[in-house]
Amino acid sequence: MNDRLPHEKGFHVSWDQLHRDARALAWRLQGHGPDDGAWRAVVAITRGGMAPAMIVARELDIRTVDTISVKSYNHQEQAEPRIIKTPDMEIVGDGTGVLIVDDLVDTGRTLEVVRRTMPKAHVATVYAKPQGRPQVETFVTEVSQDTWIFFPWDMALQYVKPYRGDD
Ligand SMILES: O=P(O)(O)OC[C@H]1O[C@H](OP(=O)(O)OP(=O)(O)O)[C@H](O)[C@@H]1O
Ligand code: HPA
Ligand SMILES: [Mg+2]
Repeated sequence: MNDRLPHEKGFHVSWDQLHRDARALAWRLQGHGPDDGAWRAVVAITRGGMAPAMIVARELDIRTVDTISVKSYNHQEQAEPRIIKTPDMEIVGDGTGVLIVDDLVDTGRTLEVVRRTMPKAHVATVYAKPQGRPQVETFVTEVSQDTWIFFPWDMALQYVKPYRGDD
């Protein structure tokens, strides 16, 4: 455990909420690409950025989608971020007209590493915590640093006991 833990609050995001928030992100990005306002390509930061990137690419009609793989957390413990797979650099170039999409920015360390590979790209996340905010150009919802965001792919529906029960 590191000193950011334990997180005092949990923010639980359903698929429906994620879909709406990723669409809101696309809405904010629409028409803000360089030159004619269009974006050339989307690069998703795996794995969490893949679902939001798919939704953004669909809304903005972007057909070129690539990935960059960064490993930085083991469960809730953070280690040094490492790029373990780069996008096709012939396509992304210096990042001009490219949207880098991730589910959230927390400390900003993942994006710091990713940005170096595509310095002119536009970075967008669905959620942002204050420490990482300077690394992001566009986001939808900010949560406090001591909030842990739970994504739908890490959760399941389950029975909840009524407030007033037998035991
Ligand atoms: O701003 P930071 O403090 O660097 O943290 C944010 C990153 O951490 C999570 O990914 P993770 O490395 O856990 O991998 P995953 O996307 O495969 O779940 C999240 O999806 C972001 O990519
Ligand atoms: O709040 C979070 N939720 C899920 N994954 C994360 N990776 C860094 N911060 C978080
Ligand atoms: Mg991630």
